[in-house]
Amino acid sequence: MVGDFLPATRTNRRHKSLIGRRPFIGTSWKMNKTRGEAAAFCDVLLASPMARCRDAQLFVIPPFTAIAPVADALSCTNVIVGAQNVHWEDMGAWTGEISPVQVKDAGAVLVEIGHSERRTHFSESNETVALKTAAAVRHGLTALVCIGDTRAQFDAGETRNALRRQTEAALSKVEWRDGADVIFAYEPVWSIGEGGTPADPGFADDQHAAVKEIVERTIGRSLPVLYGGSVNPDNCVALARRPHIDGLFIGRSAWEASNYLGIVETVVAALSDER
Ligand SMILES: O=C(COP(=O)(O)O)[C@@H](O)CO
Repeated sequence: MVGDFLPATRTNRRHKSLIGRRPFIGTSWKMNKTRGEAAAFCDVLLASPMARCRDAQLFVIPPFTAIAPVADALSCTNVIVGAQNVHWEDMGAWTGEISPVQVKDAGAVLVEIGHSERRTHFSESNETVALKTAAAVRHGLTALVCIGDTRAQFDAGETRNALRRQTEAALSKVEWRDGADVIFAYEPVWSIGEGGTPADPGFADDQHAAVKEIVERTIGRSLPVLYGGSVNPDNCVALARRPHIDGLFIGRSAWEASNYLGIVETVVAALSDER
């Protein structure tokens, strides 16, 4: 049995629902970091008490090559590990793709679906996002579905319509049984990456409230909505404090482990002051 040779952490770690945890503070490394660089990031996390912190749900989404070593390294912490994409089929002739079975086997408990870079560069559509979200849920993975308006949609006042279409589509094929976990991330396309403009926290909060309403109307229950796009040490608290923002999904500002921990500490301290 292959499973007999896997570290206990990967075979034994049961995935509990993440819904209801708040704030989420996570990072995707996108197409960055070798396994050595990933290990160095984990070493810094492991040395910090924040890695075991229960006041926030931390997550890290490495490239596929580093999922297994990162999941193993962080298995003794409260940091969960995800994958940046997944196919909707369990296996088969899909060269270059990766299945929910495979990411789960590697130690991922969460999977990012429909990031704007995948929608833009790899023709990810609302239909494929729906198939992937349903597949992730079917396999007991938490689906982290990214939705967002383009600059043209924002300028045309079409943000709400774009978010409604993407949200309804993502939920359309999910079988809602106990433990089905879907989280959304509102990531304005105009806000992501170099040259992106961070969304005004009040504007972002309004979009989150609207997405939550759509979710409630569509499936009769609420789901968390995180914010992503040019989150940095200066705006993290203002965003995280907003009532409808359930967490932060960070790119560039969290790729250095010490910077990531800095944001986590700042947000956790600010939110605990409010309690
Ligand atoms: O793309 C994201 C945000 O990237 P930034 O570099 O923070 O703009 C989000 O999905 C996290 O990867």
